[in-house]
Amino acid sequence: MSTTIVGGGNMGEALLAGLSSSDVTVVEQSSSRASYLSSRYGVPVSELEPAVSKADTVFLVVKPYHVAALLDSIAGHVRPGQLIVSAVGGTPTGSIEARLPGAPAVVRSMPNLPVSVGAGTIAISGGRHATSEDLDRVRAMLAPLGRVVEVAESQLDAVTALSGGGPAYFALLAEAMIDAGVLAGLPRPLAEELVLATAAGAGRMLGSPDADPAALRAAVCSPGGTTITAIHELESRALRASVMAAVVAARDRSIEMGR
Ligand SMILES: NC(=O)C1=CN([C@@H]2O[C@H](COP(=O)(O)OP(=O)(O)OC[C@H]3O[C@@H](n4cnc5c(N)ncnc54)[C@H](O)[C@@H]3O)[C@@H](O)[C@H]2O)C=CC1
Ligand SMILES: O=C(O)[C@@H]1CCC=N1
Repeated sequence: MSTTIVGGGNMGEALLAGLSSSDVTVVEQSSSRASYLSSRYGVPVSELEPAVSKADTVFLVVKPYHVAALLDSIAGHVRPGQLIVSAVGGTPTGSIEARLPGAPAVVRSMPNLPVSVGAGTIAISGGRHATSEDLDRVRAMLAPLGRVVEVAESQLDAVTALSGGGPAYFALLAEAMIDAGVLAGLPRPLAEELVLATAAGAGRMLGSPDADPAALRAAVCSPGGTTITAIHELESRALRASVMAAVVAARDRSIEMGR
């Protein structure tokens, strides 16, 4: 089964890293970026039209404002039996189907960057012409990249806000904690080492099948101790309400981008 990834930016590269053992071709309009991907992953980089014509599966991994022009360019080169898998944020399957001929099998997906290390979270949803066999095919292809969850398309804007963007929120927290360590008097390299190891450790615990974030937090908070003092400070600055407002704003932005 041959796969073509159109768009080799942050997410295209992450998918490529995860899929690199398969038969993958990349299409990337920036020549410097294309050379980097080809030498780093040993994959062929091709022109758009032939790469789309020959592929069994075409991944669309461009920015939302580039997708209409891209679909117009490939409309004459797609064929029945091909699967179109979009990772384009905020772009409904209906607007992809409308720009392609026939009854294209379109699957909308929302991956996140940890797909590059096999620890991604990928939500998928089939368009009007995607069969359950098509969804099974996508699920099997993406399984090595992390957890694959099928959702209703109406849920994908919220999924985008939550797990699509989620790695950035954890990274922001890690950055803030590193600065906090410096503010508390630690040298920056030591603060970085401690925070990154703590993030990896907490991530591993939270990744176990019976993980319970509330129980983990409670287990760290000694009565009258240091951690509950820190959590009181965070809660008095409305950490939870801020996170909720941020995710809802991101969901609304995804909906707005799809209009
Ligand atoms: N970065 C992330 O964590 C995630 C991104 N996404 C989605 O993935 C898509 C891409 O995002 P990024 O990779 O972050 O953006 P990016 O800007 O890093 O990459 C897009 C790439 O597509 C290339 N490109 C644009 N039009 C092209 C065309 N016609 N032919 C070939 N190459 C073309 C650009 O040169 C660029 O390298 C977006 O729609 C985004 O919503 C989805 C989930 C997570
Ligand atoms: O920020 C964005 O629009 C994309 C979608 C999810 C993660 N990155």
